[in-house]
Amino acid sequence: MASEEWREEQQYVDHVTRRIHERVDSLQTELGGVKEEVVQIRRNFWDDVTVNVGNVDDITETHFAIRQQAELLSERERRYTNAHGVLKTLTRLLSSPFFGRIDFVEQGSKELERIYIGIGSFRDEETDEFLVYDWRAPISSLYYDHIPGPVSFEAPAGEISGEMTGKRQYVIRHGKIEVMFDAAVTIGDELLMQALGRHADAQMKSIVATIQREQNEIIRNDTSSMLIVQGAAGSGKTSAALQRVAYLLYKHRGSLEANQMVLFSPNPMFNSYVSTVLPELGEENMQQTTFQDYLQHRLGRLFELEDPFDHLEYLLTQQVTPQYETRLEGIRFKSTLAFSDALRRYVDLLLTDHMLFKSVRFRDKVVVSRREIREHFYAFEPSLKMHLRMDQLRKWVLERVDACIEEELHEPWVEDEVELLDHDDYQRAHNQVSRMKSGSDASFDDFAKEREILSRMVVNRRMAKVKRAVKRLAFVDVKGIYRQFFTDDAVLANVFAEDELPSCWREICQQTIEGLDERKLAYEDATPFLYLKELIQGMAINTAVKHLIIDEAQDYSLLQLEVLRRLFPRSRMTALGDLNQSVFAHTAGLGNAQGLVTLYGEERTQLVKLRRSYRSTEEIVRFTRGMIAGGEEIIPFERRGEKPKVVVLERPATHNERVLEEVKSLEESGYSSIAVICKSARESKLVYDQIADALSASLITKETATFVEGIVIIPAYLAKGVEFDAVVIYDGSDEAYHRELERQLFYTACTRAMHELCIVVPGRPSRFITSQQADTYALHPVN
Ligand SMILES: Nc1ncnc2c1ncn2[C@@H]1O[C@H](COP(=O)(O)OP(=O)(O)OP(=O)(O)O)[C@@H](O)[C@H]1O
Repeated sequence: MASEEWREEQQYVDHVTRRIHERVDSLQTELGGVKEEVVQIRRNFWDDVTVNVGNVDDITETHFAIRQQAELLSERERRYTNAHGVLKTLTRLLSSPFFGRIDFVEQGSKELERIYIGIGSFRDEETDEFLVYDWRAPISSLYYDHIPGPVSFEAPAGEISGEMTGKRQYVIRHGKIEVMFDAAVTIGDELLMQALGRHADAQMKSIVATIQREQNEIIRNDTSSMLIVQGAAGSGKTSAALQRVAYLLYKHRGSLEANQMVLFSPNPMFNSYVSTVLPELGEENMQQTTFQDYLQHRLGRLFELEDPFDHLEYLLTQQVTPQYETRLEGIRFKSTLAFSDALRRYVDLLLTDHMLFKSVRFRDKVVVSRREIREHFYAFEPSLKMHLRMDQLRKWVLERVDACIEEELHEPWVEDEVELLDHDDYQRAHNQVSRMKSGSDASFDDFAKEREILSRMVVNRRMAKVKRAVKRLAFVDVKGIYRQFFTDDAVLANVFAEDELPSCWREICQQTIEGLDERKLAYEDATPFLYLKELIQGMAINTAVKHLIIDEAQDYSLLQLEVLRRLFPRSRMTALGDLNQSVFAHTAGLGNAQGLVTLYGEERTQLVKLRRSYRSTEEIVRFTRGMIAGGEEIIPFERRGEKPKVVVLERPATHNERVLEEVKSLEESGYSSIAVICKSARESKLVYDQIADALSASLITKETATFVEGIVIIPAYLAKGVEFDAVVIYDGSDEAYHRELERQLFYTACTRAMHELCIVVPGRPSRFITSQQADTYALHPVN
């Protein structure tokens, strides 16, 4: 590019940074002033308020004075927080004020506008001109979506058309332009090439400067209640989702806050991996959780819950026996719509029969027996819905508990416990009696009254737990009801059509019951159980959350997505997934397009597909896409590298040595983030014990909370969603990966590599390697 132009652009950068500096200085002064004011108001809060509680007027006046003072304080605090946020963005802009520019002439105007685009807006207060536009501003979409020529974009006031006469991209560091070029395509491949050629990091990076057009569609979609993104491995689903959160926070600022958005991620380590993207963009982080956390929160007190990782570990490491086959069939069946429909029919059936309750007990006494509760339940008007019955039942049982409190007051055990109360309790009772006397002229025996108050104190305290349990409807025997679903033939005949049941249904029932009787809940039972529980007892809903982002959505069944939809009824959902990375393709909700649409309805659902894969080199993508059906649709990004290496060992005894050698050679090539990916946690631990010392590697387990840099040994299912410079597959033999459910796991493991992939094979290579064209990898037989 002509040096004159370069100089001109650098001058603009200097101009903008100078202005930003000035603004930062004045903001800092202002901030100091506001901070001082806040401190003063807090310190003098009570001095500036005249507290007077002499009569009603005084109290009202005092109340208003306090309120006024509190409002003043919170206004200053708000100002401080806002200014602080602006300061943070400006500080970020200082080093790199913008990354893109478009030249735009609006239709009907002759004036050419230069629109510079950065991670935040910056306006010159003197001229009132925007020196930099936020990447999320309506006009900035031109940068991502169009090439120079006639263009239009959606502004709040309607569509604006015009001509884009130029488009430029920059890399600016520490206020100096390092790279600059005019881009003819949507986002120049050069910049993307630079971004993708970098080394892996312990934290995910924002892609703001190189967002691709199809990703922009996801980011700016603000019309669908359910946005489903199906994308190839490394196509930028997670990246786009995080940018989308930042976009929505910007577009709806004032009405949407970061804590009203929740990210459901595959594991806690992933949470830490993505946690810096939003702050990097100047936004607060959203809430992050896992589905398992939610299950634990809801069901943890009832059962010992199997988590999805132990669940996978079982499936990947157990011998294939008839019992194993039954479990697999159970997992499949329990995630079908036929199964959840049957649960709903079951709840309808419960309105007329089969309901189970537990007696409410206090000490060794039955307060309300389960027979009585049952009779009361079935005495309701038959048309009364389940949740209304539950409301009334709760009220009735609570009345019975209250009546029991009255009866207990005079029991000898109460007397004994009153003796053990402490001084404060006696004092409280005494004060209460004094107040009663001063407010009326009633005369009563102080001592007897005090004893009554103290007795009530004792019984109420002991009864509080019972009351809490009644309030949460703990007297409904949901466990028994779920168990009955698998034991009662009369129920079975009512809820399933004959041909719906799998042939090994009896065995599935047997397995389920055995688990339940040991107070264990298998992962495949957790969501159906929760669903049933909520159909009966009502749902603990959250209306504050407005957006759910479900990452790795291929690992959710339709029922899990349905539970989330019900749990957050005011929320929209963005589900991101890749069916090819699902360990149970047959349970994945994403695989059931028809079912998915029923969640929010067709009009409110949109499906976007991402076919281009950015993470890995062209060679790795060409190799990995051969492992899966429909892989030819995946388009690699043209970043070249070495062909994946398949090292076949004739003498398996040298296995660990070879793995060590491969990792060391990758290290010598300059890669710092290297993963040895194993099939299971069990294998990872074994490998760790054998080779970690020689590599100073870390072991990643399901408990690992933060993404670790350097060399890691990790089970494939925990590597979901993350990436490494180089990957060594510990054992790529056919023995390790041959079943269909292992195909996706193998594919997931191999697609974690950005620059290099090496598969070590003791024995015969996995059929998922040999089934593809041999020219996509380099074979290294070692004897
Ligand atoms: N537009 C882009 N500009 C720069 N880098 C990008 C872009 N899109 C994706 N990437 C990079 O590609 C890699 C993969 O992205 P990401 O993890 O978001 O993909 P994904 O679809 O969620 O992957 P997977 O399903 O395999 O976990 C990341 O390193 C990301 O930074």
